[in-house]
This record gives sequence, structure tokens and C-alpha cells, in this order.
Amino acid sequence: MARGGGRKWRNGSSRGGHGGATGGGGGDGKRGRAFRRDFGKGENVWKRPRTDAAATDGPEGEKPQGENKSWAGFQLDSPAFEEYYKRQHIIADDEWDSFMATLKKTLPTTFRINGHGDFAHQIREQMQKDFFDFLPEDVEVDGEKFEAPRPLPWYPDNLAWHMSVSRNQLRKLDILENIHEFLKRENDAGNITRQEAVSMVPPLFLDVQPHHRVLDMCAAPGSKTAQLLEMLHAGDASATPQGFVVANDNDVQRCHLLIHQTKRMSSPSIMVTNHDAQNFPLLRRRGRGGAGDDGLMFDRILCDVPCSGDGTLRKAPDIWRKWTVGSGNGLHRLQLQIALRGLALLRVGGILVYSTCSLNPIEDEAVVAQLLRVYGDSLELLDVSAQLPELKRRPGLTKWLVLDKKRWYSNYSQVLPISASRLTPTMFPNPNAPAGTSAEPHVADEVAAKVAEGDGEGASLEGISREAETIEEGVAIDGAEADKEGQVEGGVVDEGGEGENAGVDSGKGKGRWREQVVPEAEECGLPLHRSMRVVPHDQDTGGFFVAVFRKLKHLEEPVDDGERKRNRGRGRGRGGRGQADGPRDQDAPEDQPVEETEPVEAENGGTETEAPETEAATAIREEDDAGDGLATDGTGVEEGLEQGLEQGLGAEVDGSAVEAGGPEAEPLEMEDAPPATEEVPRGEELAAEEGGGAGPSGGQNQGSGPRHGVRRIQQQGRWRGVDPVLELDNKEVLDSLGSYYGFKEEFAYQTQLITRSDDMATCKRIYYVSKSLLDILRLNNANGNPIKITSVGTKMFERQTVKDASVSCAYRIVLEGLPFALPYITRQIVYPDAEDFHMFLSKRSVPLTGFKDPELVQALQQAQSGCVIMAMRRAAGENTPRDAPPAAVACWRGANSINVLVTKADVLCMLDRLGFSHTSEGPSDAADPAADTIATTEPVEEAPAVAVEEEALERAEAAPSDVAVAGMAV
Ligand SMILES: C[S@@+](CC[C@H](N)C(=O)[O-])C[C@H]1O[C@@H](n2cnc3c(N)ncnc32)[C@H](O)[C@@H]1O
Repeated sequence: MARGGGRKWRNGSSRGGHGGATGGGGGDGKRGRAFRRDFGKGENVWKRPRTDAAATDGPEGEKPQGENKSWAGFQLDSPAFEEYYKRQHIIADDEWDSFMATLKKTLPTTFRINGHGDFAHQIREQMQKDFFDFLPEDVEVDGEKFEAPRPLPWYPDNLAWHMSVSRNQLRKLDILENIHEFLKRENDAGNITRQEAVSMVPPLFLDVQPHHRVLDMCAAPGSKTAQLLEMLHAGDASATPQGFVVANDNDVQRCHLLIHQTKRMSSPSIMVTNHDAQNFPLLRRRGRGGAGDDGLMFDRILCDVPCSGDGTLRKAPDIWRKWTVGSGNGLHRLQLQIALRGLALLRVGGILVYSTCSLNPIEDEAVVAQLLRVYGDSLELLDVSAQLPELKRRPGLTKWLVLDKKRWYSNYSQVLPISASRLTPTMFPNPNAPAGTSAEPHVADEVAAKVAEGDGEGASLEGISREAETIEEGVAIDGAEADKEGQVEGGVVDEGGEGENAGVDSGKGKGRWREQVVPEAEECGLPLHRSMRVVPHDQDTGGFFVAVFRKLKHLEEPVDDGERKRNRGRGRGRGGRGQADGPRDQDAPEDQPVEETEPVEAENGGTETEAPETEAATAIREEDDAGDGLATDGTGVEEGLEQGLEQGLGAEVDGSAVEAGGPEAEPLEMEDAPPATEEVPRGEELAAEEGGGAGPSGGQNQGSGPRHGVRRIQQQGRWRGVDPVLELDNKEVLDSLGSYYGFKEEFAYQTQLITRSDDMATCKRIYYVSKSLLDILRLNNANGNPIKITSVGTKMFERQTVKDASVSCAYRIVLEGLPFALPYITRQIVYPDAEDFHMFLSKRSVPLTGFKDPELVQALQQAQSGCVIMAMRRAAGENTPRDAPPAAVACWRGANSINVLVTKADVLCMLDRLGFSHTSEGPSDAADPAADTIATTEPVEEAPAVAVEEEALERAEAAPSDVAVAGMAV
């Protein structure tokens, strides 16, 4: 569907990236002068550190370079971490010190300019022109030279930037403070996103095109989702993309961060869902199979899994203290389950990127290796070394060790009973190696050899540690005897019993715990070097791991029976809830018709359904002949996970795996909280807050045609408390919108508007969704709504409670949705020239007669009271159609005046983009709204509300370790 010049004019500049830019503007230098005035304070601010306490970090030399004050009190080392990673050889010995030193420095500030094309380039140019070009060479912060900001060389179009200073340091010099203010303002308006450099990498390898269906499986807080959306919208600027992005997270709170982040993108092509990714539903169509029509399968999947997060030590230093080897081991299973589910949902030919912000091979290469084993020649680990050539990366490891309970293993066959429930074969380079192939060398022999070589107790990392002492004290050396004070369990003497840390030689408890000969790591034999690890000291970043896969075909061949049986026994032995059975080809070829679940009319009037079964559920059902009470619709699921489980994952399916079979979800309010000043119709408030009960209201809904995609509020059952996703088909509302705004016929408002309230006649918010997402909503509905949707599309209209009875349409157009409606509006729209528009934005409230252009005054006087769109005219001679103005803004026309209906921050950014002068304080506050007939004083969130959310966003981004710990299975 065409969207006219939406991409060009960028409704008020804000709401981020893709969606239309203010365009034009810039270049006249006026705005730049306004900003530069702030710098002219008659002194060299570049060298003047602030004298307040925040300006000093304490004496140099007492902290690692770059460490800031906020790190005071943090432990910045971990012997366990060092021992572990040295042993894994993720870094060569001669680089170790540099690696560790970088890890102890704070992370530089990096940010990304949202969007693409003209709009993004304008921001970049403005930023350089007004700020960076003015930086003298000799700026110092905290006694260190301030390096000029530079674009990240590997990020396309110079749209991602690096500043050597931390965010705290940005506040220490006035001139940097101005940059900080600019970044903050643009961030609030959604034009810039602070994001760690390495976190920007995975989406780039997905090569998202506008027609792609994209799934972001673990998406919150959403910085990568934002990138995916930008790529989706990067095609024909005048069209809504054919594809869409589904952003999922299993944490309801974090879903709200995700909604906030994606809302800034103003996209009708985004859906936020709330599922355990390992159980993400697979939707099928009945009788409509065929190339290009395979239900809800995806062309691109980002699998940025929960992880132990030790690649983020530089921004989350508490990870030093918390670091244990158990974090990575404990997450491996979940990571594998999620990745396998991702592959099951991927179309043939599609690309899946697996990524973590952990350096740990158990979370990284071991997962990748198992995916390759399960999929065999159905999956290719892509060699992407030629892509992003400027990005320094290291090839993935091809061998590694597994550590548990202070004991190193190279092969699962060595695993002692004490660790058998904590480790799985899939963690090892060779999960299927028969027992004994890599038996541990006899310690006594090794000790003898080392002693003979003159090596002794000092050889703590490369072989034997402290054997001399252990022998002296008569400690068991081949697992048969007990230490005097230690305990024997399965032949291992463990000092603390529960200690998890690597601590091969912790220096404590001399002679109290048994040492082992560390086995040689085994080669995996798979092309894992094609995966990549970004390490901090290569380019002053955090650490990250990325692997890029292409699915070549659907799985067909069952895994080896013997192997399945062997592992099935193991699963039972461990009390697993279920066991995967042999593989089935659930991932039907594109041309194969598939069955669709029939929704069952539930007693409460809502729709209840038998959910499409997840593979985990299948695993349970098929292991347990009684079916474990789980519903299945027989649509089948990819056997990937089952095989993964069979091949040693252990076949235990944790409680969460059952969820897709029908858990009762936490009540979830689906829409953003209404602005405090707005009046919420009572019926709708109830619907949102109480999760049900607000049925169609009396006669108001009469006259509506049959609803499509109806999903009434669930009073019980799977998504209890979740607002419905309903296609707006209330004739009165649609007619009122159509006649008030004079929408052209080609505008799909008749079919592509969605509400989340059962009471359509008075629904508070109306959302606009792309055609392709609408198809998915309908498919979801036809399948009984297995997908739990927390938000969809972009808000386009909001109900306005007004005192003035002459206002004939209760719905105003909101900032996010305006770009999509603008090309089709023929009424209630006026066209000021640049001068009047500039004046209006600066004042934010102007009498109807207060404009210089008499035609504009006349048009305003003739407009109805209520929402009016001000669309700036191009300069004379510019031959641009009226429906593609350089900027437009929604306003409220009262009896005597017209008021802008966007935040001050948004107006400021719009002025910036248009090259209009303003003070850094921005436009004045709107005139007293009481003077007019608008019922709300500030209809959109003002900066404080946004700032709070931003803070939460930052916290969420900075705390992956918490996420990981919370998500740990053990
Ligand atoms: C590493 S963070 C994702 C960061 C995100 N991709 C971004 O760029 O902003 C991992 C996310 O996974 C979520 N998560 C944890 N377990 C999950 C599961 N089983 N299914 C889906 N999401 C999960 C967490 O809530 C967390 O938001």
C-alpha cells in the first residue's frame, strides 16, 4: 500500500528511524548558529574540568585507566573467570593482559542514529556540523585526551558513533555537556539510540529486506529490534513494507520496554509478543499451502538468547563478583532449546543469527555445534568473514573443555555422577564419542612425568596443579580415595561441596581438595571457525558471539535410534518430565498443505482453542503415553528440539516448556498507560484493567458488521486478562473518521485499523497495521489465537474527550500514525508556509487569526473544531505534491486558537530538522488550554515520562547478567 511521501517528511522528526523525515530544512545555518551561541562563553571550556565532586574520580593510578567513580566498590577481578578463560584459550597468552586490562575499563559511549536515508543522514550531518566539527584537538577529560568522536567503521553509512568518553565524563565539560544534551534530546525523540557497539552487530548479518518476515525471539529491551525494523523500512520510502517484525520476550515487564522502544519507530509492521521463545507457536494454514504461503514461518530470525553476559563486564561490573561457571552451564540447555525452536520456525532458505553477549564456549560454540549436528546437511553455518570487513572478530573455537565442580572434562564419557545432572553431552565438542575414547590420563602418571620434568606445584594451569602437595597429604589422585577433610562423591573430592567456580588453583585450602590432570580439549570437527567472537581489546568494545545460519532444507531423517534410547534412559534417570521421541517432519515443505486448527467456541463467549503443539510439548506427550494432558492439534512441529534433546540434551523439559500447551498468563495491560491528563471512558478502562467484562456497549455497536479477527477478552483460559486484538469494524466510528478527515478511497483505514477494546464505539486508541500483519492476525485468530500479542502496529487515532459539542469526530490523529494517514487526508488539513509554520512551532499555540498568510487564516477559520493537520508547504518553485510535505503536525483547533499536539521535545527536534532557529530551551509552553475547548492540557507524554522509561531501558540493557541469573535453569 502506498504511503506517499511518508518517509520524506518525517512527522515532527521524531519517533525514530524509518518513518518519514522532516526532510528539507537544514543547510541555512540558522539552527547551527542558535546552538553555537551556547558554546560561546568567552572561555576555553574544553580544558576546564568542573570543580564539583562528580568531576574527579580519585587519584590516577588507583584505578584502571578509564574506570569511573561509579565503579568504586566494585570488585574488578575474578580468579575463577581468569582461570576458566585461560584454560579455554579464548585469548592467546600474550594478549591476556591486554584483554583483562580492557575488561576493567568503562565502556566508551556508542550510539546509533535511527532510521536510514535522508532523514538519518540529516541528523548525522547536523551532529557533525554543530558539535563535532567544533571540537578542538586539545580537549582533556580527567587528565586524558578526549578523542574526537568517530563513526564505527564497520557500521553502514556512518550511522553508528563511538566517543572515547563514558557517559559520566560527557557531563564534565560544558562543551561535552552540550553534546550530551543533544544526544539526550534526540534520544528522547527517538532519533538516536544509545547502544553498545557489539550489540549492533547481529542484526547486520541478517540482511533484512522489506519483504521479510522477521522474528526476534528474545527481543527486550529492543535495541536490535529497532535495527531490524529500520532495515525492514529501508526499501521504497513510499511503501509500507511487505514484511513485518515479530518481537518476542517472555518477560512481561521487559515486553513493556520493548513496546516503548518499538513505539518510537512508528511502524505498522511490528508485533510484540510474550512467549517463552522455545515454545513460540507455529501457525499453519489449512488447505492453502503452496509456495510463499506457509503460515507463520520466518525469513529471518534473530536468536539473541539470555546468557551469562560476561561480555558485558565493562558496563555491568557486578558480573565480576557474581561470575560462576555454573551460569553458562546452566543456560546452555535453554539456549539450545530456543535456537532449535528458531530453526523450526525458519523457512527453507531463511537466515538465523544466534548471538550471545557471553564469551563462554558452552553458551556459544557448543550450542552452534549441536544445531549443526541435529540439522546435518539441512543447515549451513555461513562463512561471513567477507561481510563487515572492518569489524575485527576472532574465529569461533573448535575445541573447548567443560568445567563443573572444579573438575575439567573434555568428553561427556568422563563425567562423574556428581555432575551428571548438571552437564549434558551437548556441551562437549564430541557429544557422541563413546566412553573411553578420551579417558582422563592417570593422575599419578602425569604427576610423575611432571616432577621428572622439574615441573611441580606451580603448573597450575597447563596440566597439573599442586600435585606435590596433594600427594604428600595422601589425597586421592585417581578418584578412588577421599581427602582427609574433603568429601568423596563419585570419586571426586570437592572442597566446598557446592563450589562452582573454576578455581583449579584458588590458592585457598591448600591440599584440601583433589587436583586433577586437566585433559586436552577435543576437536569438534565442525566448521565452527565460521562463527565469530568479538573480544573487547580488539576495538575497545564489549564481548560478543555471533553465528549465522542458513536453513537448506527441512529435517527428514530420524536420529539414530540407539542414541535416542541411550539418552532416553538418561533423561528418565534424572527425573526429566518428558522425553523427545523420534523426529517427525513437522516443518512441512512449502508446497504441502497443512491443517489449521479450528477455533472452538468457548462457553464464556470467547474463543478457546487447542493450541498448536510445541516441540517441547510433543516431547512430553510422546514420551508419556498418557499424553500428559497437553493438547495437540497435530499440525506438527519441527523435530529439531526433539533431536537436540535426544542427542544428549537430556530430554528434560522444564516447566516453562509446558506453557505453550496452555498456561494462564499473567494479566497484561496491552496498551500504554493513557496520559495522566486524559479522560478514559469507563468501559474501556475496565476492559484494560480488569481484563474482561466490557462487552459491546448497548446499542452503540449495533450496526457493526461481522467482526474479523475477533478475540474477545479472555476471562479464563490461556491468555486470561489479555486485551483482545480486534479489527475495527464499527461503522459509525469508521464513517466518522472517513468523513471528518476526508480520507481518499485508497486508504485502507476500513480494513487495517485495530482496537484492543471490545467496546468499539468508544475505544480509546485505534492502531494501524500493515496488510501483512493483518493476515497474520487473521491466521492467529483462525488457529484459536495461540499467539499472545502485547502490542501490534502503530497507534494512529486517540479518542479525545471534548467539552465542545461542535467537535464532530472524537478521534485525533497521533504523531506516530500521522505519516501513514497523511497522504490520504483531504479535509481538516491546512498548509502554512515555512514562516508561519516556524512561528507556530515556536509558540505552540496561536490565535486562529495570528498567522500572516490570509489564506491560512481563512482555512483555519473554515476548519471544524477538533483535530487539524498543519502540513508545511514547500518553498515556491518546489514542485512537491501536497501530500508529501516536508513536515506535518497534528493540532487542536479550538474556538479561537490552534494548539500543537506533540511534546516540546518533538517540536524541538522538528525545528532542528527543518533548520529553523530556536533557543536550546525550545519552544514556549502552549498557551493556556483553558482558553479553548481542548479537554487535555498535554495530550502526549512529556519528557519526564519518557525519561523514566529511558532509564528503565538503560538499566535493562546494562543488566544482562541479572537476566541470565534469573533465567538460569540450575
Ligand atoms: C540478551 S537479552 C536480549 C537483548 C535484546 N535482543 C536487545 O538487543 O535489546 C535476553 C532477553 O531474553 C529474554 N528471555 C529470557 N528467557 C527467555 C525465553 N525463554 N524466551 C524468550 N525470551 C527470554 C529476557 O527477558 C531478555 O529480555
